Amino acid sequence: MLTFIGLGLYDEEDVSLKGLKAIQEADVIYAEFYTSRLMGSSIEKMEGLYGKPVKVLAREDVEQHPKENVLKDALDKKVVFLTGGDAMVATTHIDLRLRAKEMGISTSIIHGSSIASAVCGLTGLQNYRFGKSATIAFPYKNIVSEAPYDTIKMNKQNGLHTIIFLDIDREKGYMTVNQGVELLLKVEEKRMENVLTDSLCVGIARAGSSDPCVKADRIDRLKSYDFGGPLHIMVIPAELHFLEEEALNEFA
Ligand SMILES: C[S@@+](CC[C@H](N)C(=O)[O-])C[C@H]1O[C@@H](n2cnc3c(N)ncnc32)[C@H](O)[C@@H]1O
Repeated sequence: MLTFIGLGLYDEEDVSLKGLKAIQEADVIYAEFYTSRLMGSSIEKMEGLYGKPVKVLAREDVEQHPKENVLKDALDKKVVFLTGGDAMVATTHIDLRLRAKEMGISTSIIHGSSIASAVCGLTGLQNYRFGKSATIAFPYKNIVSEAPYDTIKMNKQNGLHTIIFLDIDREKGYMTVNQGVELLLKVEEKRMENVLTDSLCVGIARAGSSDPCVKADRIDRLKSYDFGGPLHIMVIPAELHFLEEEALNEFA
């Protein structure tokens, strides 16, 4: 049996009571922290709360060799698979669930609070006004991806906001809003399509902690704004509804 459990946004206490109970009753606990991280916690703190060891998996363990770990154990044991946020939001873990189903393993999901909904709460931007999301990755061999820029352009044309996830990399660390803005403006400079000129941008840091930072301003001004520690995320809003405008004025 395999249960996907979302751990929520910031520390080990963000998991639901249902999630905690399932973890404590599990035979084996796996976790991955390459899609998201609980910045206010550590493996030691989690193990302290659960009273059991946690096996942390790398991306390749989950995506390429799950039959050697999670799926093998789930054939005859109670296995939980832990992920930051909600296990199925902006991850590819549905693939693992499908593979489990194929092997006759029963699966379920215990949901966690997600950055996708926290962004709406913290900014006042309405969830039904978001279009396709984008991810800004660290440049590979100095090549800056233009895909997020195209997504923002398409969403703006349709009057939709764009949520932009920022890369987490084993070597380069956690991308900041400042780095994300800089990369987007590089694409704007090259393409000269005025998608971002004078555009509003909202940066959010440490959602779920006791000191989240939410700042809205013209995109070029956010290049040097100090958001503090990770994780960071950003939104390029489309034209605002008056309530959204009021919320951003009051809270960002
Ligand atoms: C690929 S998404 C995974 C989302 C996760 N499954 C969830 O439901 O929250 C991870 C990205 O979302 C953003 N993020 C996640 N948690 C965050 C937090 N607490 N505060 C700010 N940004 C966060 C970061 O940009 C991070 O790289």
